[in-house]
Amino acid sequence: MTRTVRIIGAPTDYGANRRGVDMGPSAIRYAGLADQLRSADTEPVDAGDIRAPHAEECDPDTRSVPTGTAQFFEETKTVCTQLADTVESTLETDELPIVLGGDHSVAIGSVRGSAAAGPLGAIWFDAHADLNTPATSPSGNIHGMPLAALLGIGEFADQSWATAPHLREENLVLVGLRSVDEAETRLIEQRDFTVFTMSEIDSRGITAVVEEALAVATDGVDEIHVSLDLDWLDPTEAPGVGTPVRGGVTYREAHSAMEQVAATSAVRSLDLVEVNPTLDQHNETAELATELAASALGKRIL
Ligand SMILES: NC(=[NH2+])NCCC[C@H](N)C(=O)O
Ligand SMILES: [Mn+2]
Ligand SMILES: [Mn+2]
Repeated sequence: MTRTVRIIGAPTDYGANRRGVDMGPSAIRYAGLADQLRSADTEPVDAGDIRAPHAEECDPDTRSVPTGTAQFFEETKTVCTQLADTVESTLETDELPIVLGGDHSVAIGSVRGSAAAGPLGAIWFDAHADLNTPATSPSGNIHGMPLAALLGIGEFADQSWATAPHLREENLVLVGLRSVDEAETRLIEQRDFTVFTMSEIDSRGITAVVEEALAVATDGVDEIHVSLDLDWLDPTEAPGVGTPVRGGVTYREAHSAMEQVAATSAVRSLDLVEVNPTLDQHNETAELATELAASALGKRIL
């Protein structure tokens, strides 16, 4: 049976410190996402974009956290609540939601909405750990906090709009890290999720690492969320991102990982985030995002 995939744009950029990632959903659509999804034997339906304010029309200091800095906290709460509802109702009709960011703060909404459908594992392909809280964040940008939010860490403990109780921490895996802040390092040591850095990919190879990551993510749960931050790839392959970090995975490693993801048939929902067309070259990062989405949903070379 052909799976219906619902494309949901979440055009935010207030979660990052560089403007322009709100144009990601358009760039990914123009790059041919629908055609790529058809070539993966799925039937795309485009739900358009959810409403998100521009950073310029908001007061960056609005926040309702007791300590620390989380810029555009109220806007994040409003947008992620709406996105979580959209993702949840998409799953109720048995469609697979693909959320187009936007900055990575949108994953608070997509994962929460996805986890509403029942126990969920997750794989976070990213250069960053996205585990900061308002008190530990060096930047105050919420795109560096979505995993802390979803797990209810620190100041997020009493923010029920942000937490995802059915996201199982023991089935959460971060892959490809190479830029980790001090407080994030401590959390990685203390908490129950699993982390694979780029060093592990260097020594063991992408296939072995992703195989183990998927085994952990699917151990005891039927389905996973895949969050693909395009800065996971090396900036030479994906220049159109706001927080590039050298030393990422190659084009072929990324495809290979997504093909392994598809082979599990366990994907409940997917994010494609952090594509910033104002920093891109000829939309190549958006095109890459469409190709990787197709691979993650089953497109094969032969
Ligand atoms: N989703 C991302 N690109 N996150 C980048 C986060 C960078 C840094 N760790 C911060 O918290 O500000
Ligand atoms: Mn990142
Ligand atoms: Mn990220």
